[in-house]
Amino acid sequence: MSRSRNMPYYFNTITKESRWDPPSGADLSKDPAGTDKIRASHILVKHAESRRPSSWKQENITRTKQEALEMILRFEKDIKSGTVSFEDLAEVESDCSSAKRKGDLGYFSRGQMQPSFENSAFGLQVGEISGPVYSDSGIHLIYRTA
Ligand SMILES: O=C(N[C@H](Cc1nc2ccccc2[nH]1)C(=O)O)c1cc2ccccc2s1
Repeated sequence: MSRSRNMPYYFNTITKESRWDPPSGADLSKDPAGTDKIRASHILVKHAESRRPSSWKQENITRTKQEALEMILRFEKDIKSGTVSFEDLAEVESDCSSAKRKGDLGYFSRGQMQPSFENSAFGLQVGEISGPVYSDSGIHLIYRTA
């Protein structure tokens, strides 16, 4: 998936050539590099081993991965029990800049997000909330919205 043009492209791993049009014999019945999109929001809790242990909330994030998991599990319980809305918690607690959009990541296709996040998000039904999902960024709760 080309991020700049948000378009799938085809890369020949042998010749290293890349092209926009599908090579002859490509099976177009499948979804080429995931042009089917979903929409999701998430709450991210970063920790000291995160790829970028910094966020709008905290310049230097030092909590442990275990502490981050305990936070995510508490958030999951509070949301699934109806104590708080996903959006309100994302806006206050998420270590992702999408917190400013109540956690909304917009629409995305396969090939755009980190694999563990993508696989979990695409595995959710619309309206469903994941359990803890680990990525290089930290630990997520994902809410599929479309
Ligand atoms: O990668 C982002 N933010 C990173 C944290 C992060 N890592 C992620 C990994 C998968 C999905 C969302 C993720 N957000 C940061 O702020 O350090 C994104 C922020 C936004 C904001 C709006 C829409 C999409 C995105 S993706």
